[in-house]
Amino acid sequence: MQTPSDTRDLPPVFETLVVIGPGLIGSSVLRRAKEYGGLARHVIAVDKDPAVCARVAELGIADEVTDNAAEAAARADCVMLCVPVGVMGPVAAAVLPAMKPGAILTEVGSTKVSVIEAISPYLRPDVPYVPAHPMAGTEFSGPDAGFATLFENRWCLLTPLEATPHAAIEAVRTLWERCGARLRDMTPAHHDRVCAIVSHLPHLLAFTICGTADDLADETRSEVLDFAASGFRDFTRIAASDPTMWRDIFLLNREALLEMLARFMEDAQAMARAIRWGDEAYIVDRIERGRKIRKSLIENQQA
Ligand SMILES: NC(=O)C1=CN([C@@H]2O[C@H](COP(=O)(O)OP(=O)(O)OC[C@H]3O[C@@H](n4cnc5c(N)ncnc54)[C@H](O)[C@@H]3O)[C@@H](O)[C@H]2O)C=CC1
Ligand SMILES: O=C(O)C(=O)Cc1ccc(O)cc1
Repeated sequence: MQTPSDTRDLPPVFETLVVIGPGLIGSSVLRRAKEYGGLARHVIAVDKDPAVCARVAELGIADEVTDNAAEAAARADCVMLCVPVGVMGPVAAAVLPAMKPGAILTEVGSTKVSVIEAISPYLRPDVPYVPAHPMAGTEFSGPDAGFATLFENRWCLLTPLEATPHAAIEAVRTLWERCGARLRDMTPAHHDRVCAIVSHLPHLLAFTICGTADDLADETRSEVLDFAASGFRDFTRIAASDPTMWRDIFLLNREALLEMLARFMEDAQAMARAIRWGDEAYIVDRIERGRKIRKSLIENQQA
């Protein structure tokens, strides 16, 4: 495995990379390209928001910044969509007709089945599409939130389609490897179920518990604010995430998320029952499972 500094001397994966939506994820890719090299010789950032364009130009993390997605896409060897999942379809529709034959379309959306469905009507046989999802992020958004090491040692999940040419998949795989990520291929449906349990449900629970605590304001508001222990603080970090992004994720991974939520509610009910009837063994067993999961997660991250 290459160390981050190795990539500067390697021939770039792409001549021209266009990043559409240089927020947390997009600007982290831009920073990686600039600070570590090996991704692209020329990098163009595109955003519909003039304030984002101005900030990206000020930060100096792209060679060019524009609000004209089609014009930038026409010069790209790879277009990476880093916009909220709810607008992946319309943005793909705007850039695909302009792209050069053989150029690659990729995206970083947190849901896969619905994003692939939204993009598919606009696909061209001569423009390979490689869906990807870096499993890395924070509760912050926008171009100031990104950093070059965001993807270091984190998973990036690829969900290629049957028709996706091998060379295009390998180019996108290499790009993410050079961002420091570990790669895994899976089907879009499997991706959505995995992410529903490890990412989308935890966010749903965090938003909900903060709301529940806030609804109890009369009784507990001072305690929430003054005495919040680290467990509650951990929930508030996740609950600080971007509303547009998470609305889109919840609605576009509806089926898998509702299935995981139903399973969670059954398990929470079982815990409630154990507490009601004083079933010590059940309670201890559940807590021990949690501790084991935490231990193996930490060990895997260190591996
Ligand atoms: N935030 C996270 O932790 C992670 C997010 N993702 C996915 O990455 C994508 C981007 O997320 P973030 O970087 O967090 O979002 P962000 O909010 O930081 O950045 C999104 C950018 O897209 C721009 N944008 C929105 N609509 C646009 C359009 N029609 N044309 C051009 N630009 C447009 C916005 O102005 C903004 O600058 C989402 O699909 C999200 O699901 C994937 C992994 C982690
Ligand atoms: O900040 C956190 O805890 C996250 O879980 C970040 C995150 C958000 C969305 C994704 O699709 C992947 C990672």
